[in-house]
Amino acid sequence: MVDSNASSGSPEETQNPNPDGNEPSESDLTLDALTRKVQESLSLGKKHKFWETQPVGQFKDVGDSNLPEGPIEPPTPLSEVKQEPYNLPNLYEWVTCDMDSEETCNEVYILLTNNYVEDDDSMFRFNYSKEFLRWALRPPGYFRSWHIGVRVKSSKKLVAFITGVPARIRVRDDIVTMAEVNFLCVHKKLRSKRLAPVMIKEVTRRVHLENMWQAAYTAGVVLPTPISTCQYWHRSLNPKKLIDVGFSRLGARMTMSRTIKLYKLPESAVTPGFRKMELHDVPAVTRLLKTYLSQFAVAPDFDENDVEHWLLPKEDVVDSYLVESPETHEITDFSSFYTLPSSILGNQNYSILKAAYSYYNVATSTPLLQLMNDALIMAKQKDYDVFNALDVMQNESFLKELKFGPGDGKLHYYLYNYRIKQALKPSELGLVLL
Ligand SMILES: CCCCCCCCCCCCCC(=O)SCCNC(=O)CCNC(=O)[C@H](O)C(C)(C)COP(=O)(O)OP(=O)(O)OC[C@H]1O[C@@H](n2cnc3c(N)ncnc32)[C@H](O)[C@@H]1OP(=O)(O)O
Repeated sequence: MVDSNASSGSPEETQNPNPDGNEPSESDLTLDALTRKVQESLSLGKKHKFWETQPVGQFKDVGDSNLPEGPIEPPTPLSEVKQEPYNLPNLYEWVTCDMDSEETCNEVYILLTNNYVEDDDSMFRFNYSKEFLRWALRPPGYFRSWHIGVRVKSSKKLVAFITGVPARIRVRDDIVTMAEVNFLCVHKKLRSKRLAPVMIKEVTRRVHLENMWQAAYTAGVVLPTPISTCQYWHRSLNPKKLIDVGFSRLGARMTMSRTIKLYKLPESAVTPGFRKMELHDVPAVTRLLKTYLSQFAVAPDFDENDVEHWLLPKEDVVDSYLVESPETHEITDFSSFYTLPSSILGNQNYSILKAAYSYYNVATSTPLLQLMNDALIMAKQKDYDVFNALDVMQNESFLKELKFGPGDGKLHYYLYNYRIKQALKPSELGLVLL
């Protein structure tokens, strides 16, 4: 059974719905697992030799209300930013990965497919597609120099990777240009050799060279110090497969046919005017999102270019739908999800779990519950096996009712060089990282 603390929100973190009634029930494992982790990190005095040296909230400062919100360190003059890359062990060399190159993109894809985030039981591993990686890594204003690889000098084999992309993130009233750091990966054979801190320092250096001094990232592991801790919820679309591959369990007193019936959805969306987003919708969607995201403590500051990049539908990468009022033609509601399959490890019958991840949703006229149900219907229509959502934004309001079940892993959100006085509730977060 799946039980883990994978990163970046894998479905792999799940203990899926437990439908012994009509509603999935809360998993106790969740709290236990979290308590264990926090104890490991705090009470048992786990040292973070690297993170203790970084400008991030430190555990010892938690609850210290004298420390101000905002940047922890001021920017250094650009002339003082180290000009040369950090030293790597002698056998390895830095490379900048050109994601436009089919060959490089393929190498990155293979490294991640074989070595990226897994659940604790090694049943599932994220399988980001090449198209997804290109999308995730080339938003407006991206820097190729922030797509960093490590190769073995002799063979040129790619063995580690880390990336940043620029983003404007609003933290309360401040809009901060930051790096969103993601896809940190070290080949399984090179683990625990302190390569990750060097990679993080190198991406930091390259971000500094662009005169940016803050970053946002998520991880399944507890590090100093989360600004918020969220939970993944999972909505079965193909319960039989999910049970067959060990993603979820048949609930007590449930038969397979009752379970299939429980998760059945209508064939097509029910909201009048519900349709796929198109290019000409970008201005209206941007307005809708701007207004909606302004209520959260931390959220992206999207302009039209960002919306076109991040939210215009791209097959098997990102899906976006909206509601256009049949009478006024006004765009009143919006819903989106991205596609992140996982490899199913060591199963005779299945090799891929097709998962949709809730992205940004705005409901102003249609009830959010109905809008999300239509999103589930679209995902089912497109043959996804599961629909995942974090408890961020207003998601809590529909999760239980739409038969999502809580996963048993957590996703921690972090800011680098930006202090938040008090941890945020997931519902105060308006940010979804990939
Ligand atoms: C201004 C700009 C700033 C830009 C930078 C902002 C910060 C960005 C931060 C990165 C955001 C990434 C967001 C994502 O991509 S989250 C996804 C992370 N990737 C995976 O989980 C894939 C599978 N795992 C691996 O590839 C390796 O286990 C990794 C590479 C994760 C660690 O390699 P390894 O297992 O061989 O360990 P080590 O001996 O080299 O190093 C051990 C040190 O590394 C710290 N560690 C372990 N995992 C993480 C983690 N997920 N975030 C940050 N730090 C992490 C750990 O606490 C310890 O430090 P300390 O506890 O002793 O202090």
